[in-house]
Amino acid sequence: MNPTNITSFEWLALPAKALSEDHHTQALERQGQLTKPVGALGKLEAIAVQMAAMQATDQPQAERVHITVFAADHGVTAEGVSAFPQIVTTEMVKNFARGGAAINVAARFLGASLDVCNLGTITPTEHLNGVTYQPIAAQTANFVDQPAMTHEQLATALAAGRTRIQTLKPNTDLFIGGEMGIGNTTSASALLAYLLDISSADATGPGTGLSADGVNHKAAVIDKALQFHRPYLETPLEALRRLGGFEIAALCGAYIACAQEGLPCLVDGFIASVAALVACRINSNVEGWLILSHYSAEPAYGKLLSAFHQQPLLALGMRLGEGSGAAAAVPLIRLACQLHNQMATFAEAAVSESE
Ligand SMILES: Cc1cc2ncn([C@H]3O[C@H](COP(=O)(O)O)[C@@H](O)[C@H]3O)c2cc1C
Ligand SMILES: O=C(O)c1cccnc1
Repeated sequence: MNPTNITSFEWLALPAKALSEDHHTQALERQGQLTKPVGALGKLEAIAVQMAAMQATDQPQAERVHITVFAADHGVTAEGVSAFPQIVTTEMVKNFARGGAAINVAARFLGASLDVCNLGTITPTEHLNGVTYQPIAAQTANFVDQPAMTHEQLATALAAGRTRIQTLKPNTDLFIGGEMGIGNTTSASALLAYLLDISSADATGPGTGLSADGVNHKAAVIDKALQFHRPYLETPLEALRRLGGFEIAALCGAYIACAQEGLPCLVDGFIASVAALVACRINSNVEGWLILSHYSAEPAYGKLLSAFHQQPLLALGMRLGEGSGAAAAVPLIRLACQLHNQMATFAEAAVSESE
């Protein structure tokens, strides 16, 4: 196997890096020695312990955060499945370049680095500040009655995510993947219906804000697509090729690469979490490197969550994407790490322990 051959799928099967059991044990012990009743910091304790195990350190941190937003257009928008026109994908890529989107503000607030990877939008976006333009095609094919991507396009999109991770500064503490692509909740819901074997209706929601009729139409479109593809949906990878999007595949590749490279990764809302579920189905050890950030308001998020072995950190009713919900969780992770690193132990502070 040649792990550098980016047009192949073989790298997906390379093992995830093992979490450090020693640092996990040490971090748990330290949590028991800090000047608080054991468990009193609740989930903040678990986050710090998990970060210590992932970073193989006794001083976990989440100061150096990198955010990549993967953008791409979707042929399925021709079916009228979004409340917004397809051109908004390109317009938002320009907005990212100007620094005016929610994720730009969040990145500045966090002191995080941010870049955008445009994998194919109907209008080219060369020469935009902070945007890499690597078009695979102008958009995916309309997956109602044909595969969204060719095998080669899928391999290229997955590799784009992996390459982004491999070219990050080695001192990155935490990675966030965002997505932008009008119509991509339709892809995500179709993938979810297949992965969890639930009805299209149960997997579908309003996305950017469809009416009840709009949601019914969207579910019918997904149903039609699933009827067409079902005989061929033998693996999660084939489902990703047939129903996914370039940005969803790139996120999936990025998550698998984070696990292989040993980089902690904070997963955003509905679309990103579907990409993460595909990654976990391809390689089950990936989940140990992922932290779910927030409970998306997209109605099928609860069902999606049942496929993971963790709960998201926040529930803010967010439903934006771009990586914005993950960004909102970064201060909590920073706090969890600093409490772990800086609190005094009972011995240091001469505080009596429980009897
Ligand atoms: C202005 C604007 C900014 C966004 N930023 C993220 N999304 C989000 O909405 C899209 C998915 O919803 P649907 O499947 O209903 O089209 C994705 O681009 C997602 O990132 C946005 C949507 C809009 C309209
Ligand atoms: O949770 C998300 O990622 C989401 C939900 C609706 C629309 N866009 C993004």
